[in-house]
Amino acid sequence: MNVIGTVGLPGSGKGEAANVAEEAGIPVVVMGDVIRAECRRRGLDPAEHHGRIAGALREEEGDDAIAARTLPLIREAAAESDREAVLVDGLRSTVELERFRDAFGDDFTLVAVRAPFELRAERLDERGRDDSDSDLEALRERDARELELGLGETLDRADVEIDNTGTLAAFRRRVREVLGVADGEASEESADGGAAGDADPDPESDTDPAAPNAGGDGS
Ligand SMILES: Nc1ncnc2c1ncn2[C@@H]1O[C@H](COP(=O)(O)OP(=O)(O)OP(=O)(O)O)[C@@H](O)[C@H]1O
Repeated sequence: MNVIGTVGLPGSGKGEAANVAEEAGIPVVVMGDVIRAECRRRGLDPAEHHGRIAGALREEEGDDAIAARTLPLIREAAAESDREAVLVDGLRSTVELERFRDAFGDDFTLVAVRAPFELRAERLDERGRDDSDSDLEALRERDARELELGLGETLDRADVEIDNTGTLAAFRRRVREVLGVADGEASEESADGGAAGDADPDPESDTDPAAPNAGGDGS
């Protein structure tokens, strides 16, 4: 089994990478779901208490608490799937990285997803999932919180780099390449529905992330 973990600052494209995996039938385990489940177990609204409960879990069970709780979910997902790979969305710290490396050895690959602040701010503004998506100050604070947890060092220790400064279609292609998914295979299930519908109908038209409108295709 290959376990592919992603790490990236808010809005860098981790969710999109997970979408690409799902469309290819690769199971996705979202580390944040562990925290959301714990919020519900404690009778708290995850939307409000996510950060506090993540901190509480680390204090109560150790810095690798969330990774430790994610391990059985990864094994379950792998057991239920006939695919060779599982994608794990959202490592935050080197402690988590070490926990996964201990558990999976060379079968664990860490993928860094990178995009500069301005581009992430612009994309999150467009995503508009909640109020904080359009709030520059909130993004700065989120960046700072995650960097304080060790996300910067985790990014630097990745095995594979994905630069997400080009178009969405180019990013999705690069993710498929990293996942080892053949191009035709990826969007069969989604049949141009959902996020896959954003893929450029002409796959050759935007392969160059340095194209003049790179990253600005949403505006
Ligand atoms: N190359 C791209 N071009 C245009 N839009 C993009 C690109 N990559 C990602 N996006 C969009 O940017 C937004 C943020 O990406 P995504 O949700 O994947 O980030 P994330 O890393 O999961 O963020 P968070 O940690 O906040 O959930 C999404 O709406 C996504 O569709």
